[in-house]
Amino acid sequence: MDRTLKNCPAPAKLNLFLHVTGRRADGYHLLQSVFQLIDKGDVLHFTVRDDDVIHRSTELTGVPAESDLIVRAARLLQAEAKKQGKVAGAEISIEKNLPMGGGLGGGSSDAASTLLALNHLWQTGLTRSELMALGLQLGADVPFFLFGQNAFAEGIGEALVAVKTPESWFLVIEPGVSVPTQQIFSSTELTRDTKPVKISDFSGAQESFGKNDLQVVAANLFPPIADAIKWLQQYGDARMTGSGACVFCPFKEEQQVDAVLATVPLQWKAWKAKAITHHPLAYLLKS
Ligand SMILES: C[C@@](CO)(OP(=O)(O)O)[C@H](O)COP(=O)(O)OP(=O)(O)OC[C@H]1O[C@@H](n2ccc(N)nc2=O)[C@H](O)[C@@H]1O
Ligand SMILES: Nc1ncnc2c1ncn2[C@@H]1O[C@H](COP(=O)(O)OP(=O)(O)O)[C@@H](O)[C@H]1O
Repeated sequence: MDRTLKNCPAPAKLNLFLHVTGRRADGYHLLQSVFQLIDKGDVLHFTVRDDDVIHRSTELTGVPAESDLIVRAARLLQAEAKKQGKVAGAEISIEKNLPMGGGLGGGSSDAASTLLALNHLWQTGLTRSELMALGLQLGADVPFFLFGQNAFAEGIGEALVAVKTPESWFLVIEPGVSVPTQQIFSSTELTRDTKPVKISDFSGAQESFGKNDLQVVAANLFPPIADAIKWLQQYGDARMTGSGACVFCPFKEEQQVDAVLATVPLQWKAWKAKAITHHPLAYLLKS
């Protein structure tokens, strides 16, 4: 039985497009989006404890341990372990690389990797769909990271179908602001009536598809986002991911990204990432 899992990746996602098609009675929005995994993310380390303490050994500025999605994910799974009569505790450390409130799904991905890693270490044996149901209690983005591959998402983001996406490289700009997702969804400026599309519309598109309905709202509220989009649009179809703040542009070749990366104004942090097809921890659920 493994007692440690070191260097667990928690990859980021990009929303290749994001349409808001309606609103549920509880205020959550109905979306259509394609979620793309990329080879950049946070890294988590887990060690099983002999007691039932869940301890986060890394400080995360602005995120107290009890509200950290990692700790909350561990507690949800711990409750399942307890039902099985198990003593489940863990020491967890984090290398936080993704910006918070960046639209890259960092916190959600951390939570998903925690569920995958601890389900393995504690031998709780939950299936993928059971973990996805637990994850949805933490956030609308979490089920996607447990799904394990690029997906066309509907509902509030939890109804997922695997989809093939182009083999792209991305240039990502961090505009230096943190966007509260709830503020964007609750804006009176947000349009909520984009006409629903079919998966085949996306799969059949030769060029960039759709738009991000949250972009206009976020860019108006946070001018650095508008500036980054405007700059990156010189090179292609630049758009915002999720509720922002990060902005990305796809390229076919790595050399093209490198050339543009070298010219990004110094005011922004920018990096390249490659599209990946599967979640790097997906193997933990195969056996
Ligand atoms: C916008 C997206 C697109 O992938 O990503 P991010 O920008 O957060 O990465 C997601 O829908 C965000 O998912 P997630 O960040 O997990 O959201 P949650 O914690 O569940 O919700 C935060 C707040 O956003 C609003 N919300 C979220 C999802 C949704 N489909 N409709 C909503 O209205 C709700 O007001 C909620 O209070
Ligand atoms: N492990 C975590 N990593 C990042 N943010 C977290 C984490 N746990 C809780 N949060 C909270 O979730 C918010 C959204 O973070 P994040 O998931 O990184 O952004 P986004 O939803 O825009 O992709 C943060 O501002 C922070 O308050």
